[in-house]
Amino acid sequence: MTPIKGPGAAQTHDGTGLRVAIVHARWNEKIIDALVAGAKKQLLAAGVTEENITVETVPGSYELPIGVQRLYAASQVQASAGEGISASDLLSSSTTDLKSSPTTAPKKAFDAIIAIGVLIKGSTMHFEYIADAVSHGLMRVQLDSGVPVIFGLLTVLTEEQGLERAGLVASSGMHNHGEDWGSAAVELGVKRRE
Ligand SMILES: O=Nc1c(NC[C@H](O)[C@H](O)[C@H](O)CO)[nH]c(=O)[nH]c1=O
Repeated sequence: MTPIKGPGAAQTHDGTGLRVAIVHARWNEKIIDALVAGAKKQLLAAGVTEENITVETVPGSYELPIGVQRLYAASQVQASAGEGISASDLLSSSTTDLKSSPTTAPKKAFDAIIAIGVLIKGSTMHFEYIADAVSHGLMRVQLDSGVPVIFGLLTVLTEEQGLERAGLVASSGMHNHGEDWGSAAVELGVKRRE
């Protein structure tokens, strides 16, 4: 029986000319790395060029909202100044510890930003508080700023669940959810321009 749950029929959108950022936490990096790779794969497949993809990191998922907010604001400032975005421009204050690849990005504000984190339930309520804060925080950033922020926060009860959703457990039949997020970023980025 065909499963009901799922992202629905894939849509194709032309990502040529889009500028997309991926902001990811550094906790649970084996799963994070696979999710980021899946998102990037879809961006490139849709025509987003390598130089139009900026990858930033923050310490953990709790820092995703501030990391996304600061990165987008920096890209707007740089776009209005007509300058590329250099690593020094993207480096943050101590609060968010943004680290960026030492490349100069093109003169354009981001069309979409993918926030990626992996929260794995422990024996305390920490998981719940971070999940709640981050989901509300990312929603607020996107509505306040107008830039689509793709929700790439895995909130899993076990490491196995996280590995499965990063496409790292073939026997599970589960795909890499990062690919869905890459496709969503292209769709929202294109629709934002229309
Ligand atoms: O605790 N578990 C996790 C976690 N904690 C750190 C938190 O996000 C933040 O960086 C610190 O509290 C400092 O502000 N961050 C994650 O991304 N995944 C987890 O599973």
